[in-house]
Amino acid sequence: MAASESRRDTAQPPKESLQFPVLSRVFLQPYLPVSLKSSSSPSAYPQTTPAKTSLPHVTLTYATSLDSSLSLAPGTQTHLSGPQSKAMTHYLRSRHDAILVGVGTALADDPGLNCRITGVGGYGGKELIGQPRPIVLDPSARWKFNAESRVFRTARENRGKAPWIVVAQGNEEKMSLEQRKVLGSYGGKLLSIPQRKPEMEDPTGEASTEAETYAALDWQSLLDTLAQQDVYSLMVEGGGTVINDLLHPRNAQLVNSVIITIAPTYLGQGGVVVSPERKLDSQGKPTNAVRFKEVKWQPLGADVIMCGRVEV
Ligand SMILES: NC(=O)C1=CN([C@@H]2O[C@H](COP(=O)(O)OP(=O)(O)OC[C@H]3O[C@@H](n4cnc5c(N)ncnc54)[C@H](OP(=O)(O)O)[C@@H]3O)[C@@H](O)[C@H]2O)C=CC1
Ligand SMILES: Nc1nc(O)c(N)c(N[C@@H]2O[C@H](COP(=O)(O)O)[C@@H](O)[C@H]2O)n1
Repeated sequence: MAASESRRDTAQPPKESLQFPVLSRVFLQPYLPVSLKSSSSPSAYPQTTPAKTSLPHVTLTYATSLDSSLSLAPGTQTHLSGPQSKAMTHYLRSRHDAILVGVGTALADDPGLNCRITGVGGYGGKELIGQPRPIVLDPSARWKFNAESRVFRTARENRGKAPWIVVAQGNEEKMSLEQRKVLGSYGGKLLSIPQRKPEMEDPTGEASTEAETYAALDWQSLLDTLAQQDVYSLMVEGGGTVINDLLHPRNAQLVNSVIITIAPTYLGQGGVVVSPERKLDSQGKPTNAVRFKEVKWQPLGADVIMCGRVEV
């Protein structure tokens, strides 16, 4: 544990602390990773099951408009969740070992990526118990973070963990020495994993599209690597490129559950849209990209939450 991840217990939760009442949590339970009480964590914020042989439980969770937009435009942040669903998202963060965003989100939002629910570490609780590990998917190491980036300020204030940054193998040196120092000094780290080879078997038989211009990493390798690092549950928050790739027919079976906040608004054209690539049936005819089963709809304030599992 690095010095900055150590030991200050924040007796008084800060004013930005959020509440998500125990009764409101019930509908989420079947969709959450299995909990295992760890001796060091209070029962309200259990760690997840260390099943060494399996991949982490992956929960995909984001907020969307009625026209499937995450934000008004690339590179900008848009607040879609109402206060209750925002608190729910923070509760979900406390129930996962790690939360993942793409570099596009890190650049657009400068997010804190911590959990601000009263009672977790940094918000009235001990140490960093209940705080997830932020993970930024940045294959080409183009996030020019420094110690003033919000996730590092949050770590400095003992209100969250320092990030792990995932780059494609061979791109490690693209991160400056200065940045690597910052990362290490806050207790973060650089993970490198292989780039997805174009010839990697694709169960859909589809070739990569032109839209896939990023250095696509293989989700299976990423999840394997995270499991080896004791990450047993991963909450994927976005943004659009990450979600569309994770919901791509070749990856969607890696998603254990989805918890999606739907806000009562149209953002209009030009937003960052969730719309994964279509599947082709055996005749080559387009069919639904993804369908969900075991679906539950729960109103929360002005929003509605859709929980479900991917139908494989
Ligand atoms: N409403 C909500 O709940 C949320 C909204 N957002 C919003 O979404 C927007 C950001 O979305 P977007 O611009 O699409 O950016 P993303 O956060 O999805 O990041 C995209 C980048 O991540 C890297 N990446 C994505 N998938 C992979 C993969 N499989 N393998 C390797 N690298 C990958 C690529 O980096 P490279 O190009 O360097 O290869 C890619 O360009 C922002 O406006 C943000 O505010 C974000 C999260 C949640
Ligand atoms: N659940 C949800 N609702 C919205 O309306 C959002 N815009 C987001 N965005 C995600 O939350 C991150 C911001 O987190 P911090 O408050 O800075 O910790 C942002 O980066 C998106 O991942 N989510």
